[in-house]
Amino acid sequence: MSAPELDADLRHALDEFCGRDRVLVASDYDGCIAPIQPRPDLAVPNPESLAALRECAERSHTLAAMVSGRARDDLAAMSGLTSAPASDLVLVGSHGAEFDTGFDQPITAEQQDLLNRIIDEFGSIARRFDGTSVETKPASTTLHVRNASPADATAALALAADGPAAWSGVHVTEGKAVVELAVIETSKGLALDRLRDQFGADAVLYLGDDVTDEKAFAHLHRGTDVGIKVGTGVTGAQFRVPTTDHVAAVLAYVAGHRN
Ligand SMILES: O=P(O)(O)OC[C@H]1O[C@H](O[C@H]2O[C@H](CO)[C@@H](O)[C@H](O)[C@H]2O)[C@H](O)[C@@H](O)[C@@H]1O
Repeated sequence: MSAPELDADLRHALDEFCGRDRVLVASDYDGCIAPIQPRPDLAVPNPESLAALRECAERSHTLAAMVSGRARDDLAAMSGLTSAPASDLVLVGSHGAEFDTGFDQPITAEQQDLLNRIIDEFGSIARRFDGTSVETKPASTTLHVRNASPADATAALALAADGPAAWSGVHVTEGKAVVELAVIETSKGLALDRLRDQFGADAVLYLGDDVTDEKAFAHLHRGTDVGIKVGTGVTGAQFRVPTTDHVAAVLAYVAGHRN
């Protein structure tokens, strides 16, 4: 299949972006690099997006990053990418909180206890509703309802909202057919700020499809940065593309226009 066309105004913004001295090219994983699937373990990456992201990292003065809600180890396993300190390809997990150096603040015993209690509660909710499941991560846990009936999905999410989501010390992130509860505060926006500062990037490009990506779009600088929302939904991003194939096209365009 031929690569999808990008709108002229997006191509113009990408041309300006590619002309900057030092740039950060960052993308979300699920719904961007990998099409959404019924289960997290089925979400394999689009090989064209992966290849293009790798090519971006090989360009001079170009840092490439994947910033995901997944646990960083899971992100590495699913994407097949690795990143090491000083590499020009960086993986950030746990909605922007988990770098190759781990979490900035180790999870305390109290937070671990809280997380265990949330996981237990999610487990008992999931046992009540067919098609729901629980994903555990180092600092959070996700209740998945994608494979439940609409009525069961609504009921399971309501129990989560009235139960552990309302507990003290719990941070709630809503996503595509999921609710995620964390025991630390996370922000993809702060992760982008950190990568921008460390690399000394003059401009940042970010692709995202979900609610959690809005924190990243909110940290972009008007005029120099490029925010691209993938798919439908309210967004603060300047640009929108319809599919994950367009993500591959955007990344390939950048790789092809950077020296
Ligand atoms: O920040 P992301 O890389 O987009 O990660 C967000 C969440 O993605 C995963 O869940 C989503 O993708 C699944 C696979 O396509 C899908 O089944 C699920 O309904 C989606 O919400 C992942 O499982 C979560 O841990 C991430 O937080």
